[in-house]
Amino acid sequence: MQHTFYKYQGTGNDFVMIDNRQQLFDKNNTKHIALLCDRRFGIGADGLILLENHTVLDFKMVYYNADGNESSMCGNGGRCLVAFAKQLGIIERKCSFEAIDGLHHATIENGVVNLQMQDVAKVDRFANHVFLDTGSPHHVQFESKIEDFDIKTEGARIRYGAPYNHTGSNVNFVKKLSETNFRVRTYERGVEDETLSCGTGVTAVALAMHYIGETEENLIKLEVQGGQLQVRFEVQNGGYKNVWLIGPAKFVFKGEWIG
Ligand SMILES: N[C@@H](CCC[C@H](N)C(=O)O)C(=O)O
Repeated sequence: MQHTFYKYQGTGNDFVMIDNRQQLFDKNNTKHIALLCDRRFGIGADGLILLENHTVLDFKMVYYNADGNESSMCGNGGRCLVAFAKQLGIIERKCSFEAIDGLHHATIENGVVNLQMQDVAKVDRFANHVFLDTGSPHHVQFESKIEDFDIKTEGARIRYGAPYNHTGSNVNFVKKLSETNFRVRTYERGVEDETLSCGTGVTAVALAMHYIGETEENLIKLEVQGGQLQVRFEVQNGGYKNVWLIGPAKFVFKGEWIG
């Protein structure tokens, strides 16, 4: 049987997208999902996303990491899914969808997707890092030598170490460039390597930098390996609301696999 897939990327965070409105995709075959994401034996991607029907909203997002396991929210994947829904003719310029972390609103114009992320009620500040959940768990710490830093080795050490252990956390290394601009490199759980961009990661960095007083701005530019993203937000009772992740989402190619 032939199956159609679409490949998308958002600032270099890349995804296999599948229209699963007919429920034909085998969601429990972890090895098969990992194979489709494999860069040598498969299509190659940081994750795989299913677009499914929703009873009241425009669609539903189901996200798997490259290791084949369903995981928590993917911000760049959500942005790409909005572009995919537009390509499929499901939406035009505005939409609402459900993901594992709840309801999301989004707009798309000229290939740029504005995606509303969950409110963040709690930010934990430690001596050398900040931890918060922006739909996915994120450890944020400064790294002055960010360009030469071994993200994979150090990211894995933190991700697998205490207090995260088996459950893990994504790990973001940050360098402040100015009051409004921060450089970010992210080690992603479930990819178990550095990715070129992480949407929930840059959201976490923007909020963390505001929380610890590194910036008083509420529109932050994040420079990642694959381009630039923006995050804007409002402060609410020591937490954050109206959090938006903004950036490009691009269709790369379409293909078929036999299975
Ligand atoms: N690339 C994503 C994050 C995907 C989830 C993450 N790997 C996890 O399992 O926590 C993003 O853009 O947010």
